[in-house]
Amino acid sequence: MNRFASLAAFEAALDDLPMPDAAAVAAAAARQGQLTKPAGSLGRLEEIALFMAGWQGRAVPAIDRACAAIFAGNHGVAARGVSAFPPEVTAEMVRNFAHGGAAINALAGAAGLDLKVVSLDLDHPTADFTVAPAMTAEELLSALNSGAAIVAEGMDLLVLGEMGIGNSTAAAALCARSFGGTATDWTGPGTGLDAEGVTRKAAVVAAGLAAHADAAVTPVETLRRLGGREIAAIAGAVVTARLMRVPVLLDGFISCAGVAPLAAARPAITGHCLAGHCSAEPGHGRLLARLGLAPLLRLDMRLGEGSGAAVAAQIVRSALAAHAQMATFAEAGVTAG
Ligand SMILES: Cc1cc2ncn([C@H]3O[C@H](COP(=O)(O)O)[C@@H](O)[C@H]3O)c2cc1C
Ligand SMILES: O=C(O)c1cccnc1
Repeated sequence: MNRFASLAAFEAALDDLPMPDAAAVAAAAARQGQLTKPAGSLGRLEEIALFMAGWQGRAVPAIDRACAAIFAGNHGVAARGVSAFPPEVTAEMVRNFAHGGAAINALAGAAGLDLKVVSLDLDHPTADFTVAPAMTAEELLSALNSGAAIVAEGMDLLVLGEMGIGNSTAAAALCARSFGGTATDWTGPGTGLDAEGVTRKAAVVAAGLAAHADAAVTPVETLRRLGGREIAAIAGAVVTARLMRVPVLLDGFISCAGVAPLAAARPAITGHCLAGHCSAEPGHGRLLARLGLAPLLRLDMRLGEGSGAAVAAQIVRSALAAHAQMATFAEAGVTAG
């Protein structure tokens, strides 16, 4: 069953976003105030506990069912030499995910996340967005629904990631279209282009922006024209998670770029999202600022695959462990300040 019957239904969902459970947040805040530590001394761990309480709707949130969903797609624009790697690496890495050999296999395992890899029509790359919209309306709707389908009732945390050679080019175009600025502002080395390569890539991004300059700037049109299947799936998963009150951990520049067209129209969409980390890709810091998200980690990672978010999931687990397991002043017989 498709969650979104039409692209209009997807956009309409953005107009009616659920908010966190205020009573659960208040109860969690009251508990934080009684735990045996100076008020505020666990810093952002305390904020994370309240955030999780609000979206899980309980004073003592927990992570029993956590999933990392990695979406894979291929990009027509990759034929323009915008990546340091060839497009066949997307499918090769999907095989590597299946055999357990990728970074995300190790990092999801370390963080106690179930890993789901979703390949989206890898044999049919999107159209090159410098000459045509990347996707038809049907292709976009299908990708959005593929993202929606991985969100399950009762998930305690959802980590989102992507794999798709060339997708940092699509991400740069989505950011510029959504938030303004030049192609150069949003374009970086991706898998490892040299300075000359980044200049060529920025020219491709600029050509894409010019080709679609007259189109309406709506979440759906921006994703359809400049996005990719895996990026749209992330957008579909983020909106569905919100409807089901599942908290989301976003990864790097590319997975956050999937949210950019939504946030440009409805800034509140990031309310149930945490930014796992700030990637070394230069546009990511600027993008996080536009999304209103402060990253949990800065580890100079620039991989994608959900890898930074998977590491950050361990921080979320730590926040919830302290929140749930610490004694109160009364329980421990410690004098409150
Ligand atoms: C072996 C390998 C594994 C990866 N895992 C994630 N990416 C990352 O690199 C790609 C984006 O960079 P660009 O736009 O420069 O192609 C995406 O697939 C992203 O997930 C990888 C890239 C490679 C080569
Ligand atoms: O920030 C990311 O997610 C990223 C950066 C470079 C290449 N792939 C992914």
